[in-house]
Amino acid sequence: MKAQGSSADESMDNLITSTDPEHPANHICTLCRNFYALGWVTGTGGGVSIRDGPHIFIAPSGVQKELMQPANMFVMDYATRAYLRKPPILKPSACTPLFLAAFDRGAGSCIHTHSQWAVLVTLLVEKDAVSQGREVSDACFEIEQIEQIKGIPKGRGKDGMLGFFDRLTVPIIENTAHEEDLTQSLEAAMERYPETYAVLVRRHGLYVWGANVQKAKTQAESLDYIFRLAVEMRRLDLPWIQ
Ligand SMILES: CSC[C@@H](O)[C@@H](O)C(=O)COP(=O)(O)O
Ligand SMILES: [Zn+2]
Repeated sequence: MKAQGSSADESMDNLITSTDPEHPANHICTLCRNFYALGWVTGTGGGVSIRDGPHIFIAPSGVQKELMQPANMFVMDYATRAYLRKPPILKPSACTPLFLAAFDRGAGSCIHTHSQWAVLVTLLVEKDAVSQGREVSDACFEIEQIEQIKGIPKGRGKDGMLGFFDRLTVPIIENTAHEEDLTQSLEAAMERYPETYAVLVRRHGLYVWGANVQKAKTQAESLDYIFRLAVEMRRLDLPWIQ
């Protein structure tokens, strides 16, 4: 993707210019390249946002996320929600209000994946709810006694990680025609499940967040591992709950 964002926003290019690979503008590009290889951000879907003190770094909407350059990044002032830097032509990610919902709850980064494992898990939970006559909209993904559960924190406001014998619960919300319309139900799930750091979107993907980008990333990895395992377990007729 061609780097844009010089002329009109040149004065704010200092916000996205750094030789530090961990600078959010550089880091988002590297993460999205890696996430593309995992099938998390294919076909322009998915993304990642990072909060750095007063600033939120946001990718553009509808672009090939694996080809983004730091100059393509939007920078928002978190306190006022005003854009300090807007690359020309591009629009900010439609996921922005969902990322902000995570930042409003103390997150330092939020990742959105379109992983097929996440989507398949929501389809299996939907199938279970329908076959058992339960409300699909109330269903959660639940699993226990899998070592990788220990890669998921106990919950917001709690120290430490889940244990091997703890049950991992990930709420699932309904998909909507437009990404931004998910905001209300994502926030409702965050309130209903105050301990969760992740919400699945039925037939769509996953939102996962953490205190910083490293925590958001390792949780995304742990969850994707667990979702993939869960799909394979179902194929082998193995139960998720002991
Ligand atoms: C394949 S289009 C997917 C989008 O509608 C949306 O679900 C998404 O995840 C990315 O939105 P975007 O505005 O491009 O950042
Ligand atoms: Zn999406």
